[in-house]
Amino acid sequence: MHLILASASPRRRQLLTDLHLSFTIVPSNFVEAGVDHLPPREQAIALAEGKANEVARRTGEGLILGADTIVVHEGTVLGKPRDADDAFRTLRRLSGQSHQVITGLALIEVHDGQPVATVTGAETTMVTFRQLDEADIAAYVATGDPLDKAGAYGIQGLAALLVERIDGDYFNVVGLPLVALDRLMRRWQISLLQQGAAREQSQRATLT
Ligand SMILES: Cc1cn([C@H]2C[C@H](O)[C@@H](COP(=O)(O)OP(=O)(O)OP(=O)(O)O)O2)c(=O)[nH]c1=O
Repeated sequence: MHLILASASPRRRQLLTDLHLSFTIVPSNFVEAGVDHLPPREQAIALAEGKANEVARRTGEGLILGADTIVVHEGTVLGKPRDADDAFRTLRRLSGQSHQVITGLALIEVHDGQPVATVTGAETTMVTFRQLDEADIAAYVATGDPLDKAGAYGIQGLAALLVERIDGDYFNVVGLPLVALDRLMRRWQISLLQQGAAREQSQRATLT
């Protein structure tokens, strides 16, 4: 079954590429709204499902993957910052504190243009920031890196220097929990490890 990533996130694309998986990217036009009444984990799942659903409606065949990453501090969901000032405030709030990063996942199988099976899940990682001084926050915000990221940071870049400790799946923080995804794939008897390994071998064979 062909995998379709319903995401414009370059991080998610890179993670699947690094696993040597074959997939197509179809960014979702889903408008992220109307989930504030739900608990954080349910918000992340509902948004992931909304993204996958929107792509499913315009797909004939395939397995569609939607994902949504949120940052939660003391029960408050911190999405992407509105602007640089908002990013600065978010990072000052997270300084010296622990927060949760939750990524919701949704997989929808489409056959003959109809959704025939859906599975959802979510992964949580605890991240602890060191005490940040305002000059460091200002320097990081000035790079522009926080602006398209939940919680106003990207652990895979300069913000690695903000993180003192993590408890859980690192890839979940980057935007795609790979072990949790592999577990959801079992619904279709798919092992991502075996698929990636087979494709890696055939790619190597065509090179030699
Ligand atoms: C906390 C954190 C988030 N992020 C990113 C992952 C997500 O791309 C983004 C959260 O926004 P999302 O709404 O989850 O995803 P997106 O808008 O980038 O892409 P799409 O909706 O098309 O799938 O924040 C990092 O890259 N590194 C981090 O350390």
